Amino acid sequence: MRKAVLFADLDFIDEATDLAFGAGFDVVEKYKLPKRPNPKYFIQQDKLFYIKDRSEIDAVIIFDLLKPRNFINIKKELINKEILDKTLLLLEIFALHAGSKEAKLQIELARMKYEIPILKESYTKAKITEQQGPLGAGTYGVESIIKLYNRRIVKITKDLESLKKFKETMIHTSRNVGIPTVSIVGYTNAGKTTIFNVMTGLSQKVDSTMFTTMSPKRSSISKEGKKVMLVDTVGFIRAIPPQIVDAFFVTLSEAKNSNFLMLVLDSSLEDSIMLEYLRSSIFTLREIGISGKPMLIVLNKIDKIREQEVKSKIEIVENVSKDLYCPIIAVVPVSALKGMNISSLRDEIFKMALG
Ligand SMILES: Nc1nc2c(ncn2[C@@H]2O[C@H](COP(=O)(O)OP(=O)(O)OP(=O)(O)O)[C@@H](O)[C@H]2O)c(=O)[nH]1
Repeated sequence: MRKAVLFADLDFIDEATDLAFGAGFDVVEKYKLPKRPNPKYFIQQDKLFYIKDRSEIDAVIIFDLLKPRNFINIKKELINKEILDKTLLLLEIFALHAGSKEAKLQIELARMKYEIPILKESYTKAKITEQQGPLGAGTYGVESIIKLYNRRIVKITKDLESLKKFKETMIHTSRNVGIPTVSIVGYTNAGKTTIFNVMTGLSQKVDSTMFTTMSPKRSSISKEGKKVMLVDTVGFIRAIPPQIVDAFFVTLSEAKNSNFLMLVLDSSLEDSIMLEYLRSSIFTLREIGISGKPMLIVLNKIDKIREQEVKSKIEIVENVSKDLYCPIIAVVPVSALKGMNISSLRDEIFKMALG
């Protein structure tokens, strides 16, 4: 795993650490973002210079939105390190979950559109340096990369257009063939991947080179000779930057192609927060056009709460969810980490998927 230093606001430090982990980074140090960003580097200058000499650090993740000039200034100091802001980190996560060609293209498009202003800024800087003397960096390299990007953007936009047309015709002809599919959806950190791993017997952690070529976030489980496919989808994420919302929705749209859903909630959250996540999860599903697919709600992390609380949480979730979504097949409490009640969950999945 690549080692990273993370900078985030206090409120977001845990979420950012989980997201970084999901993108294949081991966060070895965490710092609070400064109250007033440094105009040149965004982060604190002394911290940047401290990281500069640390050869074991592969990446710096700044969980906020950087300006092109911040990227360029930081990159100048941290030449051999990867620099990611919130947008680039999320795009990396989407890429790991993108199963369809459309999602892959949307993500590539969003990334290029995001990087072009950075390239343009570095082009302008290179030009200024060139005018100042013979030691200035050449503009040729940057200029040709920008041209390449623009050509690729035109090509991707065209490909996406034809994919859309193709999909429109497919909708009328396609039938659900093969084994039933259950998509695992839910907020980041609810425990989707842990559930996926415990159910499928896989314990894959993110390895980016592997995920770019195939989509191992799907695996089948079997019972009495019958099979069901489980799909671990990209988590719902709070406050997605608007430039990449399309890329997020299309990545999550994978859930649209499945027959059933499993919505995972973290039961150890306070009731009000857990219910807020439940509501906004269902609204997000609606936004991408998912409704009416039979759904199991999984209350995960019950090892962190008392038995009495488990009962009351099941009740609250049952009451609130039935007004928001139909059909909800069952609310199942589990602890994926401790392996609690996993066999009941398996039974419920097969009952839902195979009747
Ligand atoms: N105590 C406890 N912790 C759990 C349980 N399930 C998952 N976790 C922990 O919760 C954290 C998040 O788990 P993940 O499985 O990565 O969650 P996720 O929903 O896939 O998150 P993203 O990949 O970020 O979307 C990890 O630190 C897990 O070890 C559980 O049943 N009990």
